[in-house]
Amino acid sequence: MLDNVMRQFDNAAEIIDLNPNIRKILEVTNNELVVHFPVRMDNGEVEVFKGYRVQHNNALGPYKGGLRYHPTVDIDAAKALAMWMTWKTSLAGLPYGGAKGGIQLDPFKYSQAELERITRRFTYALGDNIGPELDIPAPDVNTNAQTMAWILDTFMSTKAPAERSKNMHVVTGKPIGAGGSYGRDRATGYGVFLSIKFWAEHKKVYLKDKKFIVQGFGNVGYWAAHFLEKAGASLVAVQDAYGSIANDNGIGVEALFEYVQGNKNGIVGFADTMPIDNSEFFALDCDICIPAALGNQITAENAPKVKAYLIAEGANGPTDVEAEKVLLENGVEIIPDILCNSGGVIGSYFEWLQNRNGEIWQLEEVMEKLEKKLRTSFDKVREISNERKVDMRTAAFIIAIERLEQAYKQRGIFP
Ligand SMILES: NC(=O)C1=CN([C@@H]2O[C@H](COP(=O)(O)OP(=O)(O)OC[C@H]3O[C@@H](n4cnc5c(N)ncnc54)[C@H](OP(=O)(O)O)[C@@H]3O)[C@@H](O)[C@H]2O)C=CC1
Ligand SMILES: O=C(O)CCC(=O)C(=O)O
Repeated sequence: MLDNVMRQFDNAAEIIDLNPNIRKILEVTNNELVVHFPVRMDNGEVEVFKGYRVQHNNALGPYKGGLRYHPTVDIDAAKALAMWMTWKTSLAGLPYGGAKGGIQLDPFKYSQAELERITRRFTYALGDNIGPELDIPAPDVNTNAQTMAWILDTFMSTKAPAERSKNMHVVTGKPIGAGGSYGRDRATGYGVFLSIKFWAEHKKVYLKDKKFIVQGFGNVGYWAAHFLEKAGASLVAVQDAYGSIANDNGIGVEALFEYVQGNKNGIVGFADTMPIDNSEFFALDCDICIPAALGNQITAENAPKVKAYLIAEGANGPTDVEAEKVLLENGVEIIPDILCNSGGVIGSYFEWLQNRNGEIWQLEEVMEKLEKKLRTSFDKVREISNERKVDMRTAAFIIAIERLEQAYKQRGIFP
C-alpha cells in the first residue's frame, strides 16, 4: 500500500510541479510511534501486543484517522493509511491532518473482555501522543463505537477531574450515549452511496435496477448497500473474510445483515445464494463494484476481468496502481477512496465539533450537512478532472496537495 500511495502522490506532484521543498515534507511522515504493551488474557497468561500510530502531517490541523485491529497492521500499512488520511481531510476541506494506527492482531481470537483490556492498555501506551487537539482516532477495520468508548474512558481517567469533560473529542465514532454523533455509524457508507449518486446524476445513469457487488459487509459495505438498495439498485454478490455469495436476482441487504449477526461464518450460507469462488468475485457481471474491505484487492491480475463500469472505493487503497491503469484503459471509472469514503471523516468532524461546542445535532441535520460537504468535494474533483484532463483520483490528489501547498506558502514556509 505504501508503494501505491507514494506513486499516486508522485503522479499528482509531477503534474502540478509541486514546490520541491514541500514535496520533501509531504513524502515523509512526521511521527511514527510503535508500542509494545502487555495484557493479561482470560486464562491468566500475559500476551505482549504491538500497536502503531503514525502521524503523517498536521499542517491543516490535528492529526485524524482510524485505528485498525488486524493481522496485516504493520508500520508500512500505518504509514500508507496515514498519508491517505492527509489527502482525504485536505480534499474534504477539513481542519485536520492525517494519521492512522492500530494493533497487529486477529481480534476474532479474543474475548470481548480481552479486547477491552487490550484497547485500554493500548490507550495507556499511546498516552499523550493522542489528544482532542493533537491526534484524534476513530473506528476502522474491526474497531467500532465500543472500542472508541473504551479509549475515551481510559484517556479521560488519566486526566484531572476538572479536565475530563474537555477531552470528550479525543476520539470520534463513539456510541451516542458517550458523546457520539447521530449518523457517524452510517456516515462512510452513506458517503459511498452519495458519491455513486452524484456520479450517476452527472452521467445521466439511473440507479434503479442497476446491479452492484460489495466486498466487505462490515460498517462501510453494509451501509453503502443499504442506501443503494433504497435507491432501487440490486445487490447481486457479496464477499467477506469467510467467502463469497451471489444471486443475480438480488440479495436482500437487511435480511443478510440480520443473518450475519447470528452466524459464525459471516455471509456464507445465506438463503437463496450460491457460494462462488473468491477469485471470481470481481469478474462477476454487474454495473457497480464497491470494494469495502482491505487494500490491494483489485490487482493487475483480476482488473482485466472486471465487468463493472464503475468502481466506488469504500475501502482505503483497494485498487493498486497497475490495476488502475488496466481499468482506465478499459473505460472503467473509479471514484477514488479519498473522495468516496470521506463521508466517515466528515461525520467524525461533525462529532468533534459538537463535543467541542457542547451541541447535539439531530440525524437529519448531520446527513444534510454531510451531503452538502461531499457534493462540494465531488463537484470540485469533476471540475479539475475536466480542466486538467486527468482521472478522478489524480484530480482528487491535485486538489488535496494544492491545499497543503497553499497553507505552507501562506505561512511563509518555502514561498
Ligand atoms: N469505518 C469507517 O468509518 C471507515 C472505513 N474505511 C475503510 O473501509 C474499509 C472497511 O472498513 P469497515 O467497514 O469500517 O470495517 P469492518 O471491520 O466493519 O468490516 C470489514 C469487512 O471486510 C471484510 N473482510 C476482511 N477481510 C477480508 C478479506 N480478506 N476478503 C473479503 N472481505 C474481507 C470483513 O469480513 P468479516 O466480517 O468476515 O471479518 C468485514 O465484512 C477499510 O478499508 C477501512 O479503512 C474508510 C473510511 C472510513
Ligand atoms: O473518522 C475518522 O476520523 C477517520 C476514518 C478513517 O479511518 C478513514 O477515513 O479511513
